[in-house]
Amino acid sequence: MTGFNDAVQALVDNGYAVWPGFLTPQQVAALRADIDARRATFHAAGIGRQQGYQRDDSIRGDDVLWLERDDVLAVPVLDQLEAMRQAFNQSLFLGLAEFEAHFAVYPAGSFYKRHLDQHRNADTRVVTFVLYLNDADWAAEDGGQLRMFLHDDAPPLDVTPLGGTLVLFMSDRYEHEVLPARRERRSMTGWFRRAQRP
Ligand SMILES: O=C(O)CCC(=O)C(=O)O
Ligand SMILES: [Fe+2]
Repeated sequence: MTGFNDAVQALVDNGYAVWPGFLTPQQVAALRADIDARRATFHAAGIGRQQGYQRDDSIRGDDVLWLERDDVLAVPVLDQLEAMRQAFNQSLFLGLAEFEAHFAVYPAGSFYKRHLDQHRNADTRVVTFVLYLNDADWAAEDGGQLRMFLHDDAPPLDVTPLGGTLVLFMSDRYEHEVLPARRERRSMTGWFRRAQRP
């Protein structure tokens, strides 16, 4: 995977794309430092929406911080993602109006059970992106792989959360899970969305 065109083509052909080296090691280090500096402001991620929203460690154990436009360190990355949103719209006519993103930290021992990213009755999430912010020496024994259930009759695809790797997939298409991490696991996750229907 070498650039936007390959990522867009992979999304068209397969509904997902894995792009190692999307971020430089310097960008990864800067974002990780930003996470560490703001770690105290993260809160436990929940499941469900609005009244149904609840914390459940048996389903997901990560802590998240939603990003704002003025999160300065994240801006170059958000700009790259914004360019990608425009490329997807031109090639796929997806009508992506905006995106939202949060940092996530999975403490050692935590995981996120198999799920689909679209909330029932709220199908504005179209494309999911996950950007890993771990060290480049993350090993198989460290766990924390993103397991994607691509086809019923094939083994799932496990993606190692190596720093700088970007994963994209159609939010309504692939169930996935985060396997238990044995080290603290950091990432930025987000969704390109279509406009809310009135
Ligand atoms: O961090 C990952 O690999 C995936 C996270 C995820 O599935 C989510 O936040 O919905
Ligand atoms: Fe997910």
